[in-house]
Amino acid sequence: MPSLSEAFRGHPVYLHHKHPDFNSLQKLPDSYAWTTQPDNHIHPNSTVPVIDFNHPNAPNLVRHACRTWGVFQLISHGVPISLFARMHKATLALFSLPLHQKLKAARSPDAVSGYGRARISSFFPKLMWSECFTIIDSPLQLFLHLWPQHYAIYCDIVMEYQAAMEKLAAKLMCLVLASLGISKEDIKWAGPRGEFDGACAALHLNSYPSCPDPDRAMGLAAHTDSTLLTILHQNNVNGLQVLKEGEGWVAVPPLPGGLVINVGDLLHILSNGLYPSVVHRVRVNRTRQRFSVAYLYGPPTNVEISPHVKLVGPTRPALYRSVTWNEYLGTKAKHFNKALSSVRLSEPINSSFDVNEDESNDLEVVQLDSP
Ligand SMILES: C=C1C[C@]23C[C@@]1(O)CC[C@H]2[C@@]12CCC[C@@](C)(C(=O)O1)[C@H]2[C@@H]3C(=O)O
Ligand SMILES: O=C(O)CCC(=O)C(=O)O
Ligand SMILES: [Fe+2]
Repeated sequence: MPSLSEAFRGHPVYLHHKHPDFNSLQKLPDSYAWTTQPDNHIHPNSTVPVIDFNHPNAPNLVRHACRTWGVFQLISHGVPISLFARMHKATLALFSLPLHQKLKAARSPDAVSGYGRARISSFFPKLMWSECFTIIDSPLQLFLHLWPQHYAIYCDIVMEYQAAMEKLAAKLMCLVLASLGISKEDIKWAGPRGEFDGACAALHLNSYPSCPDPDRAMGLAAHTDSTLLTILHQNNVNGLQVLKEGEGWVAVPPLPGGLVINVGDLLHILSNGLYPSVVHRVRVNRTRQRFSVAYLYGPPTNVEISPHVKLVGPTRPALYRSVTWNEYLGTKAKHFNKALSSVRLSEPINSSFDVNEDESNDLEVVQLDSP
């Protein structure tokens, strides 16, 4: 099976601009000044659903959240707060390194892992006020460049975090599938106990330094993730916003110990459009540095993802062709926000896929095994 690190071999992304030392910039350079944004308005009264993992009605709550929002905040997920605190310490240590040190682990144009800008940068005329660090599998090789003496302590933290996310992602997959009326037995790569052993993931650390002119800057431009699910931990600084159909941008405030769960493009495809992948972006602020840790979770790279048979029928044709994660990442690298429509087969026959339709339809929510 090809590894995720091979996804961009045929699709290099060249980010021409020299990476800046954000802390030394007192004024927003023109290359970072986004022209007036018509959508700076934040919907004040709208709130992303918060779901308790142990709620007896969790599958229905997840179904409603995924259909109407494509995102929810998860609490009572079992990951200890102390692990988030240690991961935060490692993230802070990493981004606080001098620029020349971080550049020793710079991501090359056709690689996935390493330090740099978000890949989507190349699709925008202006630069984003952020830096990021992507880790696939082991952090060891990268961390050896960053901390030749102290790499081991940071490796241990990151590996513990990856293991916790892998476990949580498998449990979440069972919950999300159940919410679609699909059981783990319906998904070949789920494994006998729903452990989703062959799943692939990338850990993406983001830093959004404080910014001298936040209203004209953009931390991370609007995008969807190409994943099945993304599990995001944010520090206690606001900035994440999601686009809600009919309402506009809605802030996703950090919840202590909470995790933001995004529907990604592959779940959009698997659910035959029932769960739309969420468009999100990050704004920056004048005084506080924001950090986030995203666990981008997908299937084994060579597994074909297509609309699930249980969600396809005479009145619900398959809306997307099948695609592997590797192929889709390549498509995204080329077409960015047109990637999903580039694998689309047809328009819905009627409105049964409209995310705003009411909740009554013929899908049964599968009962979850008790944990
Ligand atoms: C597996 C991956 C998904 C991702 C590209 C990547 O190789 C690692 C970084 C991920 C990320 C995070 C920020 C937004 C995004 C669109 C990007 O440019 O890099 C996503 C990519 C994705 O989900 O397509
Ligand atoms: O920083 C955030 O809150 C969002 C990060 C994000 O969207 C990503 O890493 O894909
Ligand atoms: Fe994202």
